[in-house]
Amino acid sequence: MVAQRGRRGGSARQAGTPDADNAPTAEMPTVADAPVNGAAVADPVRARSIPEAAVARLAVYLRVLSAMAEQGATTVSSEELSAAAGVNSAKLRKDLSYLGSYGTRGVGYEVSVLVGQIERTLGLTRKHKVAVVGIGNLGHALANYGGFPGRGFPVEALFDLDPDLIGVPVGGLPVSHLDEIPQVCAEREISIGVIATPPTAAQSVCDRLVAGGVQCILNFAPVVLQAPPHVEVRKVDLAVELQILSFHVARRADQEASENGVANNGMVVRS
Ligand SMILES: NC(=O)c1ccc[n+]([C@@H]2O[C@H](COP(=O)([O-])OP(=O)(O)OC[C@H]3O[C@@H](n4cnc5c(N)ncnc54)[C@H](O)[C@@H]3O)[C@@H](O)[C@H]2O)c1
Repeated sequence: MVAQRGRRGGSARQAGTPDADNAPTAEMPTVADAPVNGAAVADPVRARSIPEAAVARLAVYLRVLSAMAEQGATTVSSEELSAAAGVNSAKLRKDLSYLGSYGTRGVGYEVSVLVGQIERTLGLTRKHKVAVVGIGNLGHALANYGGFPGRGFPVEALFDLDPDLIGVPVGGLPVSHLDEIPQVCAEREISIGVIATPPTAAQSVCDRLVAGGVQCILNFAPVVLQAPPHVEVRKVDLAVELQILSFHVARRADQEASENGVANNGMVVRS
């Protein structure tokens, strides 16, 4: 996913993609930091310095580990986990070292310990209530998706301005009017607001969510939002993801052409 952090007032810092493995500066634990038995190290300073790309992979490891735990696994090697997560094992070990987790030689990682460490690092030890604003095509899909509550993100409020939608249950939850966002979000202690409105409405929706006390906004609308510094804003843009895929396809084609002795301009450079 492509991330964007808006900051109201001053320069709005637009974060790059979470693939930026080198940003922010990673604070790699030294060997001396390593617990000998791979025990949990919940160090908030270290957690803050984890690159965004690694954070995204931690969420993937958590999903894989949870499935392994459900199947009765108690330990996992880095090779097994990296294969299941689709990440190379050196990168996996580096990611887990941000948690202070190094595993035990010959044994690997304790699944339950690793799950606990990742959950603490990702702030998943408590539930984050979600509100979705804009119950159109995308909003309906999000409201009806059953996978969020089990991952700690129950959808607790829906908003729109279409009179035909107000009061109508979607995914079992009635849609409330846009004007009620601040009051309902405050009452239900919503911490994450998802914006699925047309782009022209997104900033005013963002302002209402902020007034209702939400701490994080996930924005699907193709517009850059401004929010106060204490509010985390992330932007999801599937078109950008497709463009990144296109780049990788083009790069692979270039590499193959080069390996076959054909330069980018079509000239044969070697037989
Ligand atoms: N990021 C992505 O990858 C991605 C993918 C699909 C759609 N989108 C974006 O998501 C948004 C929604 O797309 P969609 O296809 O669901 O659109 P849609 O037209 O089906 O739904 C938009 C909904 O927002 C409501 N709305 C309009 N103004 C509002 C306001 N001020 N407050 C509350 N609700 C309001 C409308 O009544 C409607 O129900 C668009 O901005 C679209 O560009 C993003």
